[in-house]
This record gives sequence, structure tokens and C-alpha cells, in this order.
Amino acid sequence: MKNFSEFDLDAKVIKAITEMGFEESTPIQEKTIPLAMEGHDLIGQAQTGTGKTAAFGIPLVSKIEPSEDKIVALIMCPTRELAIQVAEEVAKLGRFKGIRSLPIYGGQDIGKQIRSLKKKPQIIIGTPGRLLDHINRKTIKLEAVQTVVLDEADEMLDMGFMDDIQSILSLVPAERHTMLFSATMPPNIQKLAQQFLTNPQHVSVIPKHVSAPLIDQAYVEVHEKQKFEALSRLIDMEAPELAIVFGRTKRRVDELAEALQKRGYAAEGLHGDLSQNQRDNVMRKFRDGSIDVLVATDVAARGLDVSGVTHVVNFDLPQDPESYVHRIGRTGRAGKEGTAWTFVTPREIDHLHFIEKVTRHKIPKKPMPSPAEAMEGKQKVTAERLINLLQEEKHLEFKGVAIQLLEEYDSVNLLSAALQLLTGGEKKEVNVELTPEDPIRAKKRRVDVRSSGRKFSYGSDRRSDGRSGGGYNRSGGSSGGGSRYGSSSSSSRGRDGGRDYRDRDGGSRYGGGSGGSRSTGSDYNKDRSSSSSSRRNDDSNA
Ligand SMILES: Nc1ncnc2c1ncn2[C@@H]1O[C@H](COP(=O)(O)OP(=O)(O)OP(=O)(O)O)[C@@H](O)[C@H]1O
Ligand SMILES: [Mg+2]
Repeated sequence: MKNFSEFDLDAKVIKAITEMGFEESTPIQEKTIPLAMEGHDLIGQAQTGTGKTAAFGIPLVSKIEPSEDKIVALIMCPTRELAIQVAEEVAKLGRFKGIRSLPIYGGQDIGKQIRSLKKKPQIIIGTPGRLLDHINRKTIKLEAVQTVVLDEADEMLDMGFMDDIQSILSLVPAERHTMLFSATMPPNIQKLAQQFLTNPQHVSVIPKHVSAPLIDQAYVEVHEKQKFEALSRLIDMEAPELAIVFGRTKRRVDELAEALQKRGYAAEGLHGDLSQNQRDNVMRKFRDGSIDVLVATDVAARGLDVSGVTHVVNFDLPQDPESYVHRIGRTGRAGKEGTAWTFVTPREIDHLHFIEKVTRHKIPKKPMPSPAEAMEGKQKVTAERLINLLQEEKHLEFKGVAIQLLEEYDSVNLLSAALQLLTGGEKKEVNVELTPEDPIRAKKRRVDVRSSGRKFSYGSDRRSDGRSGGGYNRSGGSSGGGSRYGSSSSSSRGRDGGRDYRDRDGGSRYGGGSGGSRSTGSDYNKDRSSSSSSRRNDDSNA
């Protein structure tokens, strides 16, 4: 991998990169930075957690003059949390150069945004709905925009943002530089590319498996009613540092977060029906570790980069293979390892196979963790806590009582009792009821592996094992199979429900035939609303 000084970058940007702790470029960065610096339109595909943000962020900030007083770059993201995060990364990259960037998303006070816009940011990072809102108010003007980035392009398409993106791009000069990024590139992305890009270069560093290589994947076959027990045993057994648990609907997420809290886990839910304040709070707590289980709908599936996420659990099987790839990709990022478990009910096994087929990765089956394994995990964690306390010498004021107790009782018995107390088994007894979700049905979607669109792939088949050395180490670079997976789906994808639907409507099961559900209001952002009357106007209070 290349050192960043080998690219033709602004010295102040290189300083920022160094400060961020990046030593070498990742494969997608190595391939896209030179192309982007030359102004080529491009479609960039690389596994989750491999630095796509910096792949477009670095050339972007490198090319902008600090003296510029117009908006010259626009980055669009599907969710608010992602817009915030991308804005933070861009701000870090542009820090020494004095580049001004601003996130613009639904749910945030529009007056405040207008005030921030008066500071003349050069880069806007936003969700499409709120962007359009500002454009209509003329508080955002796009006539000087030279570069547009669509992050998670396929998702924005899928959420029904096509019209919004079209409206936005119609206001950007045609002579522009457009880049499109995602870990997954289903075929319908071609349509978007054809419309918005000019002679794009396809840059793909997707090896055999589209899912990130450092993720240890498994599935557990469980009945709907056993899922909660399976989850708590799993958490006990694995003791994740941070975990994200994905549920199908908002209701599911609410119930699950509450149930976990009742059982004594530090968990909170995230979905599109929460106020932006609540969403921000939950994310902040998760990032700083004051909660360690984030229960979320697919609103958290894309792009979020929280270091320390060691586990992802698909409490409910995701509808789309793409969703699977992105959900599990919240762990195993930036060269770290991660674990992803997926709960599958017996009736959903076919759908799991479908996901395996599309992602070209066999997901091994594991047994449901036993109570003994769960207990063992908990005991281990308790023992570790005890030892930490001992090493920190925070226990000294208890010494007197300890001596007294030891005079009367056997030391092993005494310590066992203390451990039992610490392990806190009593909360396990709390009864928990979740409203059952209907199983996901296998969709008829043609999986044509052979004809996989080689266009996007030029197989840098990488392996995960290289963990030596500093820096990123996600490369490996032997050539090979490099078949991309995205080719597999037919056009049946996208219009028929799935995630947004689930996220939007706590109760309804997927597939109730509501053909247009994608466009009836992704609650995702609650962001798309103000731009189009057919959508729920969730932002009206903003
Ligand atoms: N060259 C690098 N060296 C080390 N770390 C890096 C490098 N580039 C990016 N990172 C870090 O890797 C992590 C993942 O990056 P990023 O969020 O951009 O991934 P992504 O490819 O966009 O993933 P996703 O598909 O999930 O959106 C971030 O924490 C980022 O700071
Ligand atoms: Mg990303």
C-alpha cells in the first residue's frame, strides 16, 4: 500500500491524515485518490470499513482553496447519523487547510443551519430531503458546485431518494465531478450511474466475498420465541465490548431495548421515530461506551463507524443481502476483527441461503449458546472485573470486613458468594415478552452468479490474515477471482418493501404487497419529507 505522501496531495491534508493515525492508504484509497485528483467520475466499491470516506474526502479537501467562499462540494448520505459522521471525518481532513464543511440533515433546527451556512462552508454533507429544503429556501445555492459525492449510493436509490437526488443534481452545473461509493452495487445502480456520471471509472476492490474479511460470521437456528433467550445468552457468553443488535421494525427495537434493560444490560434503541435529540443521545452514549448494546433498525446499517463494535447480531434476518452485508459490516472495521451472529427461524432458512448465495459466502451454523456457556462467560467477565479492581487498588476500604469474614468463613466459599453477587444473576428472572415478527420470506430474485458483472471487479482478492505490522493491514493483494457479488439481483429488488417499510411501521410485516412502500416515506431520516408532499412531513417541527 502506498504512503499518502506518494499521492499528489496538499501538505496540510497529509498532515491531517497523519494526525488521524492513517499510515498507509487502503486499497480503495490507493485506487481512487489519483483518479479523483484528476477529476474522473467514478464508482467506488469496497468492503465495509475499508476507508471509502477518506477515499473521497482526501481528494475533495485537497482540491478546495481555503479562500473559496461558495459551496463547491456536495456529499449526500442516506441517514442523518451518517451525514454527521462523514462531516466529522471531512472536517478532520480539512482542518489544517482551513476548509469549512457543514452537515445538513433533517431533525436539526433549520434556523441554526441557516446561521451556520452564513459562515460560507465550502463542503456540504447532507441528507437529500433537508438539502432540498434549503435549496428551495435559497439558503443553499449549488451553482458553484464542482464535486458531488453520493455515499451509499445504492441505499439512497433504494430508499426512494432518486427523485430528490435528481432534483438536486439538476441544479448542479453539468460540468462537475461526480463520485459514487458503496460496499454493494446492485445492478440498479447502473441506472443512477448512467444518469449522473460521465464516463465513470469503475473502481472495485471487492474480493471473493463482498462482506468484510475480518468478520467471523455464524447463524443460529431459533424459533421466534427463543430469540431473546438466545440473545441474552450470546451477550453473556461473548461479553462484547460494544454490540449492535438489528431488529426488523421500530416496535421490535423498542421492545428489545426495553427487555434488555430489564435484564440488566446497558442497551438503548435507535430508529427513525425518535427525535433527533434522542437519536443523537443514543449515538453519543454508544460512542462513549455508556451503553454497550445498541438496538437498531436498518437506520444504523449503513456507514456507521464506531470503534469498539466487536459484535453484530441480526436478531431478525435482514430482507436484502445488501442489508446483511452492511449490517454485519458495522464490526470488523479498519483492520479489526469482529463477530456477526444471525438468528434464523426455521421458516427463514431458504432466505438465509439466498443471502449466502448472493453474498457468495457460506455462513456456518452454530448451536444456540447453552445456559452453561452463558454462565461461564458471565463468570469470566466478573472475575476480570474483580481482578481489575484489585489491580487498581480500589478495594482497600473493604479490607477490614474481609479479614473479619475470613476468620469466620472458608475463603473459597466466601469468594464464590461474592462472585455470585457481582454476577447479578437475579435480573435474569425478569420475564420478557416480545411481539413476534413474521418470518422473512425468500424473495424470488434471480441469482445469476456466473454472469456477475465483472465490470466492477478487478479482483484484488485479499485475505484477512495479514495482521502484522502497523497501519491498516487490510490488503493482501494477490490477484484472483475477484468476482463481485452485486450482480446477482434482478430488478425485483427495491420497490417492494423491506427495510424502510419495516423501519417505518412497527407492526406490519414485510411483503404485504404494498408495492410502493419504498417511496411512501422512509422514516429513516425523517428527512425526505419537506421536499415532497407525498411523504410524511416529519421535519415540520424542525
Ligand atoms: N488509511 C487508513 N488507515 C487506517 N485507518 C483508516 C484509513 N482510512 C480510513 N480508516 C479508518 O477506517 C475506518 C472505516 O472507514 P470508513 O468509515 O470510511 O469505511 P467505509 O469503507 O466507508 O465503510 P462502510 O462501507 O461501512 O461505509 C474509519 O474509522 C476510518 O477512520
Ligand atoms: Mg462509508
